[in-house]
Amino acid sequence: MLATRGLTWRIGEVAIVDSVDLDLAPGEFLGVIGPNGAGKTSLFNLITGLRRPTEGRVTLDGRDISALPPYQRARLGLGRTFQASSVFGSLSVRENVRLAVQAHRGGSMKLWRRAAADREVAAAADAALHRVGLAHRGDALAGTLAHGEKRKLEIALLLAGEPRVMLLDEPMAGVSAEDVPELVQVIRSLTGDSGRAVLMVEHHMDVILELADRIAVMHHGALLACDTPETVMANPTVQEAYLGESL
Ligand SMILES: Nc1ncnc2c1ncn2[C@@H]1O[C@H](COP(=O)(O)OP(=O)(O)OP(=O)(O)O)[C@@H](O)[C@H]1O
Repeated sequence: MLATRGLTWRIGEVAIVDSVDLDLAPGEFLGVIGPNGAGKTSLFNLITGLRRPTEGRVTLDGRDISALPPYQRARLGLGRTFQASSVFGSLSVRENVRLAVQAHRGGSMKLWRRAAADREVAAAADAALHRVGLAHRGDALAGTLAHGEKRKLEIALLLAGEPRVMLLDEPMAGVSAEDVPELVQVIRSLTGDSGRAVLMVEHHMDVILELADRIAVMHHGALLACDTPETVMANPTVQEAYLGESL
């Protein structure tokens, strides 16, 4: 579904991302881990098009998307969690998701009668809120949400774009320990039988181990290992890379 081949991003002589070959199958959940500064976010930036690789390519369903800007990759089904800045704090949670649905459906909505289009948008937004367990907070101002709820809203905004591949960059960041299990359930439901694939960077190893079908380990920009959680955890090279850091 999604693949990278020889994906490399250099700044001067330093390879921040170094010849990474990754494959993500439909319905698969791939966790990406690695010590601080290993290049995980940079890898995401290359995949979503925020950065252009120095070498190598990214393909989606076999099509080379390396030269496409982020919005075109998003249209093809590649979605990344919105940064907190793209949430309108003074609008309600429901209005935020409606705007995201509208933005995604854009041109095609023009063919609809206004009232029917509004109903369609409202239904899609409510479905996304329901998926992430935020239906009861639809009327709350987005700026008043707790951290865990904000993360759920970001996932709902992403779902509004109907992505086939979702990239989640540290979805547990800032979430309090008691909110983690519920968010894990929401994230688990993103793959399921939909065929949607998820690529997730996360520092919480317990979360990665609970969710991931396979784990990719990055170190100094390169892919150290990519295998089942059991095999990766037993890999001595991986353990060595993490010396001095908690796995
Ligand atoms: N625009 C840039 N200019 C210079 N160096 C950069 C740039 N972006 C990233 N780097 C460097 O590249 C390395 C990898 O950064 P990156 O943020 O991709 O790592 P990471 O694995 O996501 O780290 P963390 O786990 O701390 O978020 C770091 O040493 C970082 O300082």
